[in-house]
Amino acid sequence: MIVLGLTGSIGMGKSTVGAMFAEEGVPLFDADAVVHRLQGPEGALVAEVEAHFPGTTGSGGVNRTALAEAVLGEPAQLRRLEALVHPAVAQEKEAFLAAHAEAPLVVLDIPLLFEKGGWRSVDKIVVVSAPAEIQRVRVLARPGMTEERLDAILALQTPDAEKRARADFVIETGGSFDETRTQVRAIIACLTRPSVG
Ligand SMILES: CC(C)(COP(=O)(O)OP(=O)(O)OC[C@H]1O[C@@H](n2cnc3c(N)ncnc32)[C@H](O)[C@@H]1O)[C@@H](O)C(=O)NCCC(=O)NCCS
Ligand SMILES: Nc1ncnc2c1ncn2[C@@H]1O[C@H](COP(=O)(O)OP(=O)(O)OP(=O)(O)O)[C@@H](O)[C@H]1O
Repeated sequence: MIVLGLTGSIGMGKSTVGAMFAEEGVPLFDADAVVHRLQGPEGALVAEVEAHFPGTTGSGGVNRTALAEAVLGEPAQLRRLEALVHPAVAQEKEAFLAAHAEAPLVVLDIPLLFEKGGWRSVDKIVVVSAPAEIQRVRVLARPGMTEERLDAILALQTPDAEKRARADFVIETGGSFDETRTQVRAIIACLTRPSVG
């Protein structure tokens, strides 16, 4: 099995590209979706988040806007949150890999692949990328997003140029969805082609 790590900075198109791999039949592990589930209604992390960050949860689970306010720009608080969340995500990732042990190729969509050392345990890395102006426009269109919040998040993330330099494959998402899908298909073909000889 080839384990392909999928990453990229905020708004570069990870989720969109991950969905395209899944549509092509490649098993997809979505770390963000796992975090959402664990922080959602009845989620396994809600009680612990409330204990560490009082007032950030309610009947719908974690209020992510409130939690973001508590941790963004507060490095010690963010570390506490990561210490709660990341071990739970790692456990789900191992279960996913075990469940798909027979697959020729799987994709792990991990936003913090470079930041947190996950790059060491994947076979190949694909980075999604687009020009910085396009990234900003996309992210600022999201409800509740501000310039300050975007800059706080970007400051936590490995710069796009470094991500690109460390990638085995770069998918440019600044063009059309069809152009993105063509790049996804080319990577799958490259990684699953029967070796010659
Ligand atoms: C801070 C939280 C509450 C903000 O939630 P919200 O829904 O508003 O934003 P979202 O999750 O879509 O994240 C927005 C951007 O911030 C990035 N980001 C999130 N957490 C982190 C982090 N710990 N370090 C750097 N970037 C981060 C995401 O990759 C994304 O690009 C949430 O991201 C969270 O609980 N983060 C801690 C868990 C974590 O590290 N998740 C990311 C990888 S699994
Ligand atoms: N060619 C393209 N390929 C991918 N995404 C595109 C393209 N054109 C426009 N977009 C848009 O760019 C946005 C990318 O958002 P997406 O949620 O996929 O990014 P992300 O990297 O997962 O973000 P985050 O780090 O915040 O989780 C989406 O709104 C998508 O519709």
